Amino acid sequence: QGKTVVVKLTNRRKVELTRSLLMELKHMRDITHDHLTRFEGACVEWPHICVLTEYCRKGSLRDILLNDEIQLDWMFRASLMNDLVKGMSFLHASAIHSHGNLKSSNCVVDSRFVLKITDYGLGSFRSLPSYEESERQCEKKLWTAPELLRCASLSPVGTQKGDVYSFGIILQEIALRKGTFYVGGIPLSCKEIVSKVRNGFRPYLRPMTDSAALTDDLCSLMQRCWHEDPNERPDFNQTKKIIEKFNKDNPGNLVENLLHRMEQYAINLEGLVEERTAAYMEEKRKADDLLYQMLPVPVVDRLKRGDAVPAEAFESVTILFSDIVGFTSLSASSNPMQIVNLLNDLYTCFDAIIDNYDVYKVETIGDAYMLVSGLPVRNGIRHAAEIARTALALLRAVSGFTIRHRPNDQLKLRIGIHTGPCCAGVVGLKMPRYCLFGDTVNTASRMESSGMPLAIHVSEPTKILLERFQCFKLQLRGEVPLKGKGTVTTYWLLEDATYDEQSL
Ligand SMILES: Nc1nc2c(ncn2[C@@H]2O[C@H](COP(=O)(O)OP(=O)(O)OP(=O)(O)O)[C@@H](O)[C@H]2O)c(=O)[nH]1
Ligand SMILES: [Mg+2]
Repeated sequence: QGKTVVVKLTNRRKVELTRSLLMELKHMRDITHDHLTRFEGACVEWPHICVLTEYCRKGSLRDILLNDEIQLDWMFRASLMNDLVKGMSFLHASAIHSHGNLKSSNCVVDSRFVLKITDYGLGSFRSLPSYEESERQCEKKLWTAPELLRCASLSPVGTQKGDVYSFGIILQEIALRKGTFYVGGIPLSCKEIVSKVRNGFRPYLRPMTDSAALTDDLCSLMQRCWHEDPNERPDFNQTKKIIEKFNKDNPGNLVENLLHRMEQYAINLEGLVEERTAAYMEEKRKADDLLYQMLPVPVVDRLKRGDAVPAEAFESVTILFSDIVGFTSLSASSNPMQIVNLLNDLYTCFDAIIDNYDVYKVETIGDAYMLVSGLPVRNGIRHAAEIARTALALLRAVSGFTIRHRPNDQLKLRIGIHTGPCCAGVVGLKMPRYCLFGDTVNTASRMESSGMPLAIHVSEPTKILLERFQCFKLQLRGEVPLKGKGTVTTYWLLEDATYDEQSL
């Protein structure tokens, strides 16, 4: 029928379909009340012995009270108490007579925020009690009245006065929201509480009522409900009148009452949305940070706007390749962890350096490091100088760099630089990368491989640009055969006259 129901299983292996059970099932079927969950059916065949009841969307009263995210104003709490007494008063007047297991987890809240009592009736379906006195078992007995705790063979449906005691315990739960049987910070386990309540020595152990959050009326009602003498406890008809007084400020009209509950719920939602939004923004910031590390900032911004990032041609950029000389033989004589640590130390150091220049790290492949300047944002002819200065800074850093597992060895970096046109764009959808294409990339790489350890090998086009800055000292290397290029004239970059060691 498309109805969602709660299926409550039992540990009983047999339920006898006696005449009295059939009568009880009939009573159960006939119960319709705003504050009692509807009985939907039962199954008596082992191993599926169970009771089916109406499902209430918002969970149990216990869950709601313990959920800090849900705010409940006093009016709302008073209306929950009101629902509870109305349901109990009806149940006690009905053929079911008493509940026997009234507790906050057996009060459920439906999607309109109406409280309904559940797991009532059908004592012969209830799980057989455990006589074990574990903490978990005792937690379930925090609502049980002392005279019932002392009773050896307890009827599963309990007594009416016992239900009133349980109601008193729930009242404190609703009013203080500090859990069940809150004793005001005294460290007592459930087992200790149950044993003290059961032995009934004076002063009787009861939940704390000494709180500014509790009105005198409410305090005295709770205390009467959990009175040691069952005869002193009020019945639900009397209780109903008192609780109705608490609700005198509540809109009596059903629609208004519902609206108030909805409004409370909306306020809760607003709070939740705000909180969740803040958490979401934080996550988004982390994701953005990651993205900005993987792709150039202008590219990320375009991608986020949903714009395409078409491949773009750049007339002139400068590309740097660096490589650790002898890395292969170093790797062969070190363990993988030492190599990872070495590269991590080195690139952390390099990454900190390049932050000072207008350069973009395209990628690192093993021991090779590739940088570019002049894209994705053009910078005139400054790219040559930016890369030259970065190269000098990298060499300086390497001369002071110690290999953790080879403190006496000197790392030898070989750097090659070339300037020329190039294309750049994002390739790949799954792991998008900003890639450079064109002959300039190959030539820059060849400049590196044909260079020398601890030297910066510069091509003619780069040298011509660098000369315009009039501060770089270059030295002719001579004619060098470059694979696929024939013979080219190349230079060593020696220093930057504007570099001031003191200022660093
Ligand atoms: N959301 C929702 N939760 C429910 C409903 N009925 C029961 N529950 C929850 O399901 C969980 C298990 O229920 P039960 O097996 O009855 O356990 P219990 O109520 O803690 O203890 P007993 O009734 O004594 O067996 C409890 O947390 C209930 O609050 C319902 O209609 N809706
Ligand atoms: Mg239950």
